[in-house]
Amino acid sequence: MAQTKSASKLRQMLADPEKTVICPGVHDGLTARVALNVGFDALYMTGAGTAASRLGQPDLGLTTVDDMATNAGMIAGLDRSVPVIADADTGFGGPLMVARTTEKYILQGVAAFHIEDQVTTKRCGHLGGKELVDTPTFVARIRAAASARSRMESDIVIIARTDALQSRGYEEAVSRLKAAVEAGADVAFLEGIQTKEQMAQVVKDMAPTPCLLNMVGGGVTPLVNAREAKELGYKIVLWPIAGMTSVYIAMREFCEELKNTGEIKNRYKEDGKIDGGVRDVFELCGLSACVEFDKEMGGASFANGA
Ligand SMILES: C[C@](O)(C(=O)O)[C@H](CC(=O)O)C(=O)O
Repeated sequence: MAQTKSASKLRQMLADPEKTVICPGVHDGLTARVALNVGFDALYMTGAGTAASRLGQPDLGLTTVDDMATNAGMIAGLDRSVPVIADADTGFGGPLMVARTTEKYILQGVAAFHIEDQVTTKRCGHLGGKELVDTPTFVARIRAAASARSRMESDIVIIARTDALQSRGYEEAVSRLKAAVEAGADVAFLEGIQTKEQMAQVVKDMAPTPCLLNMVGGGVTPLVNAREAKELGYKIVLWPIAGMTSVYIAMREFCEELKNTGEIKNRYKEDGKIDGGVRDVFELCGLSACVEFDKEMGGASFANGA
């Protein structure tokens, strides 16, 4: 199965002692195409970015399982050779619902997903006032995900995320992660790490379970580069929202220039062409490959060019 291939590929990377998988956050087809074009071992589908781009809403648990799974599947389908790690928030309900979520993510060809211990009306891990479910409820979510995985004969990677650090402290957060691993999680994700000491400690405390590091610009976690993350022993590093904020900044610049001057002069070259023009974007999204495919299949849609 295609979904099994991408999960096994990610598993191989996790097993490689030399490797730390650096994942840019992507939230739609275009941002995914850019990241694929630059070339990464894996991509991360951000829930915050999915909420912002698909719903125009903040990361407050407003996306449904279908918003998230469909987005993840579309992204995973762009290049099946590059594993996609996807946000699955709280799993969207009790054990039955978490099992359905897991099945949907598996069917969408996602390589890995994370499930957390916030209440269903969750919020971004870097906001204040997060509320948690108790440990047995969190463990039941992970157990349900692991059970659905074996029922589906899948090897999708289950990442347990705890948001307990903010309100319960480090010890409880680590004990929640350990209980989640016991219930079938493959990777540990301590959300909202506040110091470099905690960053180093959790890798040691969770060993041999691989750990994931979440680099949120403007969040509560100190930012480290790929080399430092690797030296600390992290196996996966997410940069979830840098893509979304890049789009935000570029879009705002364009809108402000158009509003203020009535044109977008900055982008035009002398010959009237534009950097990042429409054809470049179509090409990024596979224009030539589409034309070629049509021709090879005996179609004539582009016989007169495109
Ligand atoms: C990783 C995360 O779950 C995401 O949705 O990308 C978010 C990122 C964010 O909202 O800053 C999180 O860390 O909660």
